[in-house]
Amino acid sequence: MPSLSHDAFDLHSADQVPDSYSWPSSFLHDHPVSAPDAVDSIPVIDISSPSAASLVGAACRSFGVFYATGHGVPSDLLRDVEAQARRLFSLPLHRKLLAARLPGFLSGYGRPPLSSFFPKLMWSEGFTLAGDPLDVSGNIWSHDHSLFCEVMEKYKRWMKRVAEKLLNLMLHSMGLDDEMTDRAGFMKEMILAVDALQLNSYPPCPEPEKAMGMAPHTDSGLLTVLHQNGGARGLQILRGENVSGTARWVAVPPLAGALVIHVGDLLQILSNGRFRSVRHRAVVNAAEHRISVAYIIGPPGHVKVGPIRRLIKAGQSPMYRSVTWPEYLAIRARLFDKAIQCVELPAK
Ligand SMILES: O=C(O)CCC(=O)C(=O)O
Ligand SMILES: [Fe+2]
Repeated sequence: MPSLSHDAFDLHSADQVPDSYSWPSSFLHDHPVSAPDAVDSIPVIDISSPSAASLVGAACRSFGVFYATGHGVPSDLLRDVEAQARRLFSLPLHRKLLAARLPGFLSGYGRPPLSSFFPKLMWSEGFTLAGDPLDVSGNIWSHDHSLFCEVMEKYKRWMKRVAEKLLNLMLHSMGLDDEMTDRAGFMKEMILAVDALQLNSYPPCPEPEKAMGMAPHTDSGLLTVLHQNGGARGLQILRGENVSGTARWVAVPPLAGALVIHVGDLLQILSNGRFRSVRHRAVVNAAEHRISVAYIIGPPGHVKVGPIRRLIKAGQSPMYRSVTWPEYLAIRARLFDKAIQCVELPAK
């Protein structure tokens, strides 16, 4: 996994975009960026409302992304998690490098984990917190880490609760009741779910038209809960990818108090293709330091994820073979955005 070396380029003090960070225009402008309109307006769903399951199901089928309100996460916790992330990213580079991600490890500071799939570097830095936040922050702050750890742990507990609620809504939207989802073994296993926080930082970029904050990708897990800071735009999703001639990037600007939910590849597999994982990217801007906090969740490593049997109609075969998350990540490490095709089964 790539990490920054000690001669790393400091994005925070750059006055131009070096060639290694300069992306071809054909890549940056592969599809038009559409102005939000009725067709592309990302659904905003109150997940505490009685109609949430059907709305969530519709959003996951047609967009692969939606805004969740009514999630119950205290607004001061959302503020605190952003403030603590910002505090960490504001440290000088040599301090952040004390927690540099080591080869073969998930946690730590460095370039986005997907950097290895692209020839150019992205205008972003990140901290991955896969286990105890102290493993990362303790290397940077010998004394001042307790508030950071407290906030990150509290936020992770809230995120797990939100993710479980969302998964339940998603499964119910596909006609599976509590008994069936338990029989599928799935919600029970999710107690042991594997999760991580990915803190992303996009420093202001002197030439944003040349740079890419986070290159297009789908998230590999079941779902991602993303919190983006108040003012700065950056996140875009690709719509109409499977319909020739109409693909376009659609902005997903921050919406006060709302969390952004992404369908991941494993949920596409579990739902037998009813839900589609969403391809997304983050662009940068010249004025603002954008921060986002992504909570990623997937099943425990030993659990095989395959299409839920009830979702396969009589006489049809499953669309995908079963894989564990680690097996799927190994396929992704080889094939990146072709990984999902690799687990597709031929139609009978
Ligand atoms: O910063 C964003 O809005 C996107 C982050 C993202 O896609 C990720 O962490 O996987
Ligand atoms: Fe992502």
